[in-house]
Amino acid sequence: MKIGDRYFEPFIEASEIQFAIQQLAEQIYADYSDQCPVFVGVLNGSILFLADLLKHYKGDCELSFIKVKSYEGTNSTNHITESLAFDDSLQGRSIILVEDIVDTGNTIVYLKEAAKKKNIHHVKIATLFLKPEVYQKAVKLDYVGIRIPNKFIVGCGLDYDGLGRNSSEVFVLKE
Ligand SMILES: O=P(O)(O)OC[C@H]1O[C@H](OP(=O)(O)OP(=O)(O)O)[C@H](O)[C@@H]1O
Ligand code: HPA
Repeated sequence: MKIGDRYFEPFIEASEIQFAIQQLAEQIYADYSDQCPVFVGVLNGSILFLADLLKHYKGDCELSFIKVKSYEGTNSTNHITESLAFDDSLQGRSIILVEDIVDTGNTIVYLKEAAKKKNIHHVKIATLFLKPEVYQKAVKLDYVGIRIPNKFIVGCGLDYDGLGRNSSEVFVLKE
C-alpha cells in the first residue's frame, strides 16, 4: 500500500488494537474509580486512540488537549514545537496524558516538564504503542498498550507526513 511516496504493509489488525484499548480503559478505571481524572490528548496523533479509550472508560472523567509536534517524515527532529498549551484550569488536577506512541521519549519528557511548570498536580501517561528498544528515558510509562519493534508505523492516528492517520489497522514501512 502506498502512503505519500513510501510503501507500507499490514502490521497490526484493528481487533488487536481494540482489545488493547479496552484493557487500558479497565486498568485506568481500576486506579481512578474514586476520582475524576482529566484525559489530556496529545494532538494530533492521539485522537483516534483517545476517542476509543473514552468510549470504553466507565467512570467520571473530563477531556482536554495539548498540541506538540517534532516529527518530519519518519524521523524525530529532536525539537518540540508547542502550538496549544496545557489549559490553566488543569492546575491542581490529576491528568492522564494520552499518546498514540512513545518512541524516543522526547515528547513525553517535554510534556512532563511542561506539566510541572503549570503546577499540574499529578500526571500519568497512557500510550497505545511503545518502542521499548528505543525508549531510554527515565519517565515512567503508566499504561502501555502494544509494544512494537523499532519500525516506523502508520494508522490509528499515526501519520507519515500527515497521511495515513485514518486507518483502524496499523501498517509498517517496507524497508
Ligand atoms: O517519543 P517521540 O520520539 O517523541 O515520538 C512520539 C511523538 O511523535 C508523534 O507526534 P508528531 O511529532 O509526529 O506529531 P503528531 O502527533 O501531530 O503526528 C506522536 O504522536 C508522539 O507525540
Ligand atoms: O513509528 C512512528 N510512526 C508515526 N509517527 C511516529 N512518531 C513517533 N514514532 C512514530
